[in-house]
Amino acid sequence: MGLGRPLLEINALHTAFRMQDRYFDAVDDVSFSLEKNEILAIVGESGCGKSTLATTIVGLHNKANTRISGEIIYQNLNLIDLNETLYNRIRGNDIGMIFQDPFSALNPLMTVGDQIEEVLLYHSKMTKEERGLRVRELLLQVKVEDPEGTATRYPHELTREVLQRVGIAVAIACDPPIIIADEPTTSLDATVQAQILDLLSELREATGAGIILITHDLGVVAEVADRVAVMYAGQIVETAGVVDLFTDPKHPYTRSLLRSMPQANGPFESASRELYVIQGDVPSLQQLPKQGCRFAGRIPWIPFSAHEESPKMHEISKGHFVRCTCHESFRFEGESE
Ligand SMILES: Nc1ncnc2c1ncn2[C@@H]1O[C@H](COP(=O)(O)OP(=O)(O)OP(=O)(O)O)[C@@H](O)[C@H]1O
Repeated sequence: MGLGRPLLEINALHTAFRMQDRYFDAVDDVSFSLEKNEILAIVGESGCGKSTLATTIVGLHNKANTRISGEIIYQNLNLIDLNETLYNRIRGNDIGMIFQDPFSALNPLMTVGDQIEEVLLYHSKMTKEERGLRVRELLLQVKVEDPEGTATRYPHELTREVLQRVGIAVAIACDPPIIIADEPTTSLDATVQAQILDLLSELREATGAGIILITHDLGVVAEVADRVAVMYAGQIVETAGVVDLFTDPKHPYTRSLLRSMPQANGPFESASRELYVIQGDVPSLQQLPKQGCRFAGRIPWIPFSAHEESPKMHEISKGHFVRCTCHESFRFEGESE
């Protein structure tokens, strides 16, 4: 890595899916960087492009029907230029991915111990004995009870909680400097959610990895993130440090998401009030407006003149960026100026 360069740098990334011979951008001009030892949360409603962004970074798209452009710079390489063989070396070794549904991410026909060992077999020169020891060490690290017994089990014999811990062990087997966790706690109950988030924080402490945490849940963000990128309709609309984002949110979308948070008195808010409902839906890829602020249709009481024609990211304070100028005059319906 070049001196002073972030761990991962994403510049003007576009991921477009082909539908009936036309390409539609699910990730549209996304730029951000990830530093060592930080947890960057990417937050947004379902359909905003978060998973597409994650799977683009780990190179999981089929080039036959997906068009990717821009830069994903890791160790002076643009990952989007890599062929499958080279990407396979990076995936698992340099970038570990934790999926939302551990059951479908694991092979039902292999014991979980063998699945963790498979990653080591592919990426390391460890002997069989060393791999066995490492599997045990990893299962201990992710706090699975009875690591030896668990290693011999098949996925269907384990609970979701244990499976997600195994999924994390697979992702961190080779000590990757980058971990991408896509909704890692969504399918788990609240107590386990908190434990898995603690585990991610501990991993970051122990390894100094940079973690991209994808979630629709601002409670999760408040719990563990250092920095946040808010994504809407394929674009990042606001990035800020976590305290800044919760105490001084700017973009109307961020403010609306915060207002619709189930527990309004989370760590950064004191007053509770009625939950807010954001009008309408995230537009489908075919319905994305070609020009103007993509959130305009969901805040129709704000005049079009308040939006930029081609919204750009503006740095409004150090490290706090907002897309479009509409935040300057935005207020909720019925809210006094
Ligand atoms: N393979 C695909 N082909 C066509 N469109 C797709 C494909 N995958 C995703 N999309 C579309 O891309 C947009 C972004 O989807 P994506 O799954 O990345 O969003 P998300 O924010 O991760 O939502 P969720 O949390 O529901 O997964 C959506 O409009 C979705 O319908």
